[in-house]
Order: sequence, then C-alpha cells, then structure tokens
Amino acid sequence: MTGELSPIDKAKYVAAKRAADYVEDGMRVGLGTGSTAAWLVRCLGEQVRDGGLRFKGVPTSTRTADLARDVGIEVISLDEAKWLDITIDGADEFDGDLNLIKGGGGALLQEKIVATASDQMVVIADIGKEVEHLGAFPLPIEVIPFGWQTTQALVEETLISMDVLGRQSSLRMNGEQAFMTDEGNYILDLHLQRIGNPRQLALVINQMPGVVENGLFIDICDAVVIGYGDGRVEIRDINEGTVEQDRLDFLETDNLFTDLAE
Ligand SMILES: O=C(CO)[C@H](O)[C@H](O)COP(=O)(O)O
Repeated sequence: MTGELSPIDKAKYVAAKRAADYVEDGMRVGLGTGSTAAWLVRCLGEQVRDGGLRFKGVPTSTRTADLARDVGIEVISLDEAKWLDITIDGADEFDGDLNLIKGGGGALLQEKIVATASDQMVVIADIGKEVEHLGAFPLPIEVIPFGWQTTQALVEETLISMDVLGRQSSLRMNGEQAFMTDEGNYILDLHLQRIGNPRQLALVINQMPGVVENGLFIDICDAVVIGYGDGRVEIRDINEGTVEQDRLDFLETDNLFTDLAE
C-alpha cells in the first residue's frame, strides 16, 4: 500500500482527522459509512490505541462495524446507547443550508436513524460535495423488495406529475444482482438533476407505500468539516457560518497507511 494519497483522499482525510477532535472520553458516537467515514474510524482507532481515548461507537452499517472493531473501537448498538452525543458521517452533497443527499453507500436508513438520535450531526466531506442546489447526485431511496417495480412506477409517476423527475429512476445493482441494504431492502436512484424544494420532496417520497426512507437529510446536520486537497480544512456551522479555517499536514498519513498495511 502506498503512502501517497490522491488530492481527493487527502481532502477526505483532513476533514476526518479534524472531525475526530470532536470526540471526547465517555461519549457515545455515531459512526458513518463511506470512504470519508472510514478515514474517521481509522483516525479514532489510532487515538484509542495510542492516545487512550475511550468512547463507544454506534456504527451505521456492517461495513463500519467491522472496521471499527478491527481498529479497536468499542462497538455498541443504538438501542444500547439510546441517545448519542454526536454522529460524524460523510455525505454525497451538501448545500448552503447544510441539507444533504446521502446514501451513495446504501446505508441511508441506519445513517438517518443514528443521526436523528444524536445531539449533533457533523458531516465530513471534500469540497467537491458542496452544491448550490441538491440533486445532481442521484437521490437514493430505500424500498422494500416486495412489489418494488410497482413502487418505482408510483414514485416516477408522482414525481413526473410534480415536474421533479428529470430522467427515470434506476434500481441500484451489485454486479448481476440488485444491491441489498443491511436491512434486506433495495435502493432506487432518482435522477433529478436539481431539487427545488428538498423538504417537500422528502415528505412526498416517504408517504408512498413501499418506500422505507429517502436520502434527503433536512435540518439534521449541524456542521460540515470540509477538506481540501492541499490540506486546508474549513468548518461551517449551521448557526454561525464559517467558524474555522485551518491547515493540517499529511505527515501522519504515511503512519496511518503503514498501520493499515500491517
Ligand atoms: O451516505 C453515505 C453512505 O450511505 C456516504 O456517507 C456518502 O455516500 C459519502 O461517501 P464517501 O465518503 O465515500 O464519498
């Protein structure tokens, strides 16, 4: 494994590294899913092993649970934790109101449940995830397998009648098979291009029979830690705007990769 990261991975890494500072001894922490969240889990694992950090993690997917255990984080279920101090997770898009599209990794249901059960949600993202209007990234919706094509037709007809759907929706695949979520459901990706009213859309989609949840996170995120490929990080807070601009170096990255390769 090489120690050299691409600019986008550097951006993800510095965002995750900075966000790890939010975690304090004794906290119950929601751990997101995806490549940026994986950096966070590795950074936190390092602090547990080398710095004596003690916290309990609630993963948002089996992937994150496996990684968290591998790096030495104590994993508990959401029901054991009951309520969380913070959730830190990635996103596919964030806008100026810190509304999000999530679910590119297919974990949106657990991610939304865990984030909503937290005192605060902090998103970690490279600057490429910032958008003026949500929707260029296909909006994932989780549907139950029973009658999924009927659900898909209902979603399409409703959204076309609302002038929201640009193109068709597609069933997410995993090779030849339908992609299956941790809950045994399917994902439909909606190709919308631009979402004019995300709040209304989220409500409309969730009212349809067969839909379990959608990937719009409205009024859930409190702050975004944004990483840049040159090592800069910026923190945007929902109430106070940009609250921090800093620069992290990458010296520790090589250690992290060496550790992972061992
Ligand atoms: O919502 C997610 C998983 O369901 C991820 O947080 C989102 O897809 C971002 O992933 P990445 O950090 O790999 O870009």
